[in-house]
Formats: sequence, structure tokens, C-alpha cells
Amino acid sequence: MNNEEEKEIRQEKERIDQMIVEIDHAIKKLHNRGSDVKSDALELRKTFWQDVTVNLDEPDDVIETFTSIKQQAELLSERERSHGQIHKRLKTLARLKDSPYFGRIDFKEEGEEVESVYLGIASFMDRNEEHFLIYDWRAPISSLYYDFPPGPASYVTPEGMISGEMTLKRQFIIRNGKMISMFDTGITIGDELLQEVLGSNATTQMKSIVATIQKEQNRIIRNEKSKLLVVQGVAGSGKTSAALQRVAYLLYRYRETLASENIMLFSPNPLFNSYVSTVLPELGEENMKQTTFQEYLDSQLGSHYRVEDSFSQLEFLLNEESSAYYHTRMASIRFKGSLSFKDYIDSFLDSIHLGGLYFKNIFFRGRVIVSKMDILDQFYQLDMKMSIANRIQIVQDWIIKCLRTQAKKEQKKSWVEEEIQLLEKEDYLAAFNAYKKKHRYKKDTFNDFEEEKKFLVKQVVNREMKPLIRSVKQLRFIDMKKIYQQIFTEQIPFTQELPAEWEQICQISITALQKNILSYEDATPFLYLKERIEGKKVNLSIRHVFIDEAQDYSPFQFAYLKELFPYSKMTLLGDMNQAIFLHSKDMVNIFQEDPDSEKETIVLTKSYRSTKQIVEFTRGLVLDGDKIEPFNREGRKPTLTIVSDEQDLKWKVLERIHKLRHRGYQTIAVIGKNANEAKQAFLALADQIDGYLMEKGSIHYEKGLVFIPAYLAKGIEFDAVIMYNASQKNYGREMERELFYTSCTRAMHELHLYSLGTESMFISRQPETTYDVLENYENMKLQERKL
Ligand SMILES: Nc1ncnc2c1ncn2[C@@H]1O[C@H](COP(=O)(O)OP(=O)(O)OP(=O)(O)O)[C@@H](O)[C@H]1O
Repeated sequence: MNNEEEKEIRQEKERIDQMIVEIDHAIKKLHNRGSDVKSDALELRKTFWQDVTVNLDEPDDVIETFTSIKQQAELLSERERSHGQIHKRLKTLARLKDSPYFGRIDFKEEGEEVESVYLGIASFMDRNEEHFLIYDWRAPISSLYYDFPPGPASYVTPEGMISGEMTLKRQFIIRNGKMISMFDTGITIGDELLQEVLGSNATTQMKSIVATIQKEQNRIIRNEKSKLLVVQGVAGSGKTSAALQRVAYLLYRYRETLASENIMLFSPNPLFNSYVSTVLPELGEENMKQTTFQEYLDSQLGSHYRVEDSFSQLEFLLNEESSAYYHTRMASIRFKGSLSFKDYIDSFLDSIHLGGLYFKNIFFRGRVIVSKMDILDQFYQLDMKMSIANRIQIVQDWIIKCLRTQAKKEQKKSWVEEEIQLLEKEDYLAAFNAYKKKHRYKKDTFNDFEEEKKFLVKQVVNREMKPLIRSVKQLRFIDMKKIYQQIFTEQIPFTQELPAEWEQICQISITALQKNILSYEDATPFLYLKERIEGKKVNLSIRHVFIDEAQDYSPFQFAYLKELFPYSKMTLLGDMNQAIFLHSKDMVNIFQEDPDSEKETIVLTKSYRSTKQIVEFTRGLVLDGDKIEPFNREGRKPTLTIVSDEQDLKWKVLERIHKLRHRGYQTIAVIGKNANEAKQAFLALADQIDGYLMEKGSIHYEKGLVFIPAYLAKGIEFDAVIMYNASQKNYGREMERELFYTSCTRAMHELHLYSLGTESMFISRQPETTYDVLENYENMKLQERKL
């Protein structure tokens, strides 16, 4: 190191020390303000009722009282809000104190002096609030750091483009307020830093990547224009990372108008939800709303139908090949996920304008009081030009009117008298309280016996009628199951071709519906039809929707989501090579070009997660793998161990786990092809070693050894992956390629494949140089030859 370099390091260290002093000062100041605001809020809460005038004598007084309470409540909530903001800022300052910044650029804007810009997770100003000591990584000027090497550079601000020259680009690793290392970088954002970050151990929670965002990823993060942003990225290319930093960016860029509750992330499973949940808080932002598509389906349909989940569908496809209706179901899944099926339902909807809706009788105390035929007549009497949903609305009002008329009639019936006699004391008291409320608490007793009786009669009838009215309001009088069933029983005029297996598809669909089962492939079409009849559901509060693992959505599901969030921008992230669900393969998928002019596609080809050796192996597993570029991080080659029986498998895997632990790896996954295999592996090893079994209900995972089915490992990563049985018997079908690839690409540092008998064709077709064959292999081959 020369003198100049030493001097630079010293100066940077001094600056960090100064920065810590400044941050400490800001923390102290804010702390004092926080205490004042907190005691203000506490005081306000204590004296809340002293400062409002409560007078309910006259209507005017009531209004005045109301206004005074409202004012007081607003004052209190304003104090509490600012206390919340102070608390949030204090947390950010604590993070800045630990690591004030991670980058520096010196930029000379045309015609200006050189300015040193330090980048951190949040901005920080000097005591006079005149200069930025640290710039937020999301500030317009910060994009220089991600987009350019030293040399000519420019960035976009709301006022226009600013050009100039970057004279220095530097990176820091600062922990506990002390500089650990510093590098000046060239073309990309420091290989050194990225090497260091990627070389560390996997964690059970995803980390933020703001210090090392790559140029292509930055395009995703800062994209503001596209209504539909499609990110196609290879495994481990940072799709999820980019999505989460994009959320943080949007929250910063539109902080006046956009809040975290206006952003929704659809993730592949609940485990993934918890995996990503710490990234935004780490960046000082609140988490966006998170859900899974399954959760959404369950919330809409789960209370009335047995909705099959996506994993059960996948398990069927993986395990039930011998089932009599396997091929029919495959065809059914394909067709029901397609836009043709959506068109088919639309044709059906056109036909039921004229006839074919089904309703249910409405019963009251065991008698039909509004018959399904009457409802049907009422519906079809209405003007055909009105939409179905509008007509349903009118019919609903009509039924409620009928129920109200019926309620009046019921009041005169003898059962009401009997019920009154049987009223429990509590029921009577409840009725009396309702009476008092109705008379604005001005009456302490019923006026006379007649009045009491009249009131109780009404109460008793209303009590019985209420649930009925509620269910009419929920449109439960529509017989949705029967209506949907017609899709499979009626001849529907349709110009496109139906699948060759249509007849059998109809049969299996009807059988399931009769058992009240909505298979996963039926759930979205059913919901679509239901909403077309009942009135479309749209969500207006969500402004940005993110769909991770988007390749696993069928075109039908995607079209449904687009209609559900008509005013949202969408970001889709996916990788066709990880399309584990049948409907997402070999058919038009949501990534394929469509003439949507507002759509922008960004392709990520570099894989950051795994070592170069693992990527060199995994890219051979997929068809267009030569486009996958490994990040240059060295590691061990993947290994293949062929074993002859279950016992051998158990001991070899156990030995491997011990070795991995010895090397310091803390998250190790034994990945099974399905839930059953993961469980078997767990049971086989449970008496020898501590580990967790992850099942589809699991919502988080801990450091250590996990046994997990491949589909649950989607989106997450481990230090080392052990594939429990990568045999040809287990992975011998072309349709299992993506599942195999997904499992292997979960590994960051080591990948070990075990095979009970001959290894899968996905392995044997790989160049031999990409993996090491261990132990028994030669013996096995010899035996095979002898046989
Ligand atoms: N720019 C980056 N700097 C540091 N780490 C990065 C960067 N980009 C990606 N990574 C790391 O690479 C790993 C994979 O990232 P991520 O999970 O976002 O990829 P993905 O494309 O969603 O993967 P998959 O589709 O395989 O689930 C993570 O550990 C992430 O932290």
C-alpha cells in the first residue's frame, strides 16, 4: 500500500468517526423530542375526558360533544403518529450508526465542482440541515453508483437529465461503526464485495442487497413507467431481491401518495412469506401486504367448498401416474388453465342471459317462503339488456322485500307467542335493551303490556329472520355449484376447439363437484364465473402488485388477477425453467409476447446464488441453459453418490450432513421430490440427527437441517442441498425436469445428489466434467453390466 492509499484510508476512517458523532448527536436530539411528544400523548390520554365537553341534552349539544371528542382524538392521534415517526427514525439512525454508508462516488456535474456522494440505507443531513452527509440509496443521484463505472455518467431527476463525470467509485464494509474494508471499483459493483456477500452463509431470512445491486437489477428497481413489468430471470439471478428493493424504492419515490398497504406481493407459499419478511424492515420500511394465491382462493371459496390446494394437485401429478384418470386430469388441468376455457365460460355466460341460471329455495322454519322458481321468474322477467350482475342485484332487493313482508305475517303466528314464553332472562334483557336504545334511552320501562308484547314479537321474528336476510345479502340464494356444473353438462355454442378428452374431463369435473370438491384447476374458473354472475370484485386500494414465481400461474389465473386489480401496476417475476405446475408448461404462458404496449420485459441471465461449479452443473439440466451465466465464485463440484439400498442411503446421507456441519454450514436441506419422500428421509434420519420436517402448513424455518419437499423450497436457498433420491426411477419423466432443476438451484455452496439405483437421465446426460461421482458408482455399473 502506498502513502497516498494509506492517507485515503485514514481520511475515510476519520470521516466515519465524525459521522458516528453526528449520528449520535441526532439520536440524542430526537430522543428528547420523542420523550416530549410521548409525555404529551400520555398527558392527552389521561386528560382526554377533562378537555371535552359532554352534553347530550339537545341535538345541538350532541353535535357539539361529538365535534369536541373528534378534535381531541385527532390531536391525540397526531401526537401518537409523530411519536411513531420518531421511533421509526430512531431505528434507522441506529442502523446508520452501525453502518453509515456502503458506497461513495465523486461526481463532477458539468460546470460544477466535484461532489462526494456517500450512499447509505437512508439520508442524513448535517446539523444545519444544509448538506447531505449521507444520501439515501434511492435518491436520484444514487443511481449513478449502480449504473456507471468511473467516467462519463448521467442520472435522471424529476427536472431532467444531469450529466457529468464520475471520478471515483468506492465501496465500504462498515460494521459496528468501524471500517472493515474499502475498495475502489471499476466496471461492475465490486466483485470483491459481491464475492464476500455471496460467499457468506445462507440465512433463514433474506438479506437486502442495496450495497451491491447490479445494473440490470437497478433497471427493475427503478422502473416507473411500465404498467406491466415482466422480469424473466434464471434461478438465483436476484428476481425476488430486486422485487423487494423495488418495493422500498417505490415507497421512497412516491412517499407522499403510496404506503406499504397499497402494495401486494403474491408469493409461492407461506414459508416464503416469512423468508422475505425482514428485508423491508431492514431498509427502514414497512412490509407490503403479502399473500399467496391459494390464500386468496380459500378466502373467497373456502367457507362453502373443499378447495384443493395447488400442492395437492402437484402431488397427484407426481405420484398418481397409475391412477385411471391421470391423463384425463392432465388434460383437464391444461384446458382449465387456458384462456380458451375463459372464453368458453364467457360463451356460457352469453347463453345464460336467456335461461339457465339456478337458484335455491329460501326456507323459513322448515317451509319454503320464496321458491327457486319464483326467483327464476323474477330474474328472467327483467330486461335482458341489463348485465346479469345488475339483474341479480334487483332480484336480491326483491327477495329481501319478500322476507320483510313475510316477517310481518309471521308476527301473527302462534309459534311467536310460544317463543316469547320460552324467552330466557338474558334474551328478555337483550330485547329490553334494544327497546331502550330505540327510544334513545329515554324510557326505563315498557309503557304497557301491549307495547311490550308488540316489541317482543318483532324481536323474536327478526331474530329468526336476520340470518336469512344476511345470507340473501351474501347472494347465497344463487346455486353456483349447479350453474358451474352446466359448463360440463350443456352444449355451449363455442367456435374454438375443445380438447379431445372433453367428455372424460366433464365426467371427472361433475364427480368432484358432486362431492363439493373444487379441484385447484376448477377454483379460479369457478370464482371467475361466480363474480361474473354476482358482480365483479375489484380491489382499488392496491396500486402495485408483485407476483413472484409467476411462471406457476396459469394464463387464466393471471387474467383473473389483472381484472381483480384493474388500476394496479404489475411486476411479474419468474423463470420458465422452474415451472413446476403442469398448466404452466408447454402452452401459452404469461411471459410470452403479447401486444401489450405498456409491457416491458427485463431478462436476467446471471446467477448469483450458487458457486460457479454448481451453476455449470445446473445449467446443463435445462434446455436453454447455455444462456445462464455463473457469477465467478469458486466452490466444490456437485457430487453424485449411487447407493444400493435404503440403509446405505441413510448412512451415506448422514455422513454427508456431518461433513457439511463440520465445514460450518448452518442451513442444510435434504430435498425430497414430494411430501412423502421428505417425510421418509426425515423418519429415516430422525433418530440419528436433529432436523425439522417442513410441510405445506409450515410458516417459517429455522437454522439447521431441514427436510423439505421440492415445491416448498421454491424461492428459498440453503448453504448446502442434498437431493435424497435423484434416481431415474424418481426423476425419469420429462415433466419432472423443472422440479429437479428447482431443487438443485437452491444450493449456494454445495450440492450433493444421492441416487437409489441408476441416476436420473437429467444427471447422466450432463457432461461428466460438471460433477464428481463418488464411491459405489463403478461397482454399480459393473453389477449392472453383469446382469
Ligand atoms: N446484487 C446482488 N448483490 C448481492 N446478492 C445478490 C444480488 N443479487 C442476488 N443476490 C443474492 O442471490 C441469491 C438469489 O437471489 P434471489 O432469491 O433474489 O433470486 P431469484 O432470482 O428470486 O431466485 P429463484 O428464482 O431461484 O428463487 C440471494 O442470496 C441474493 O441475496
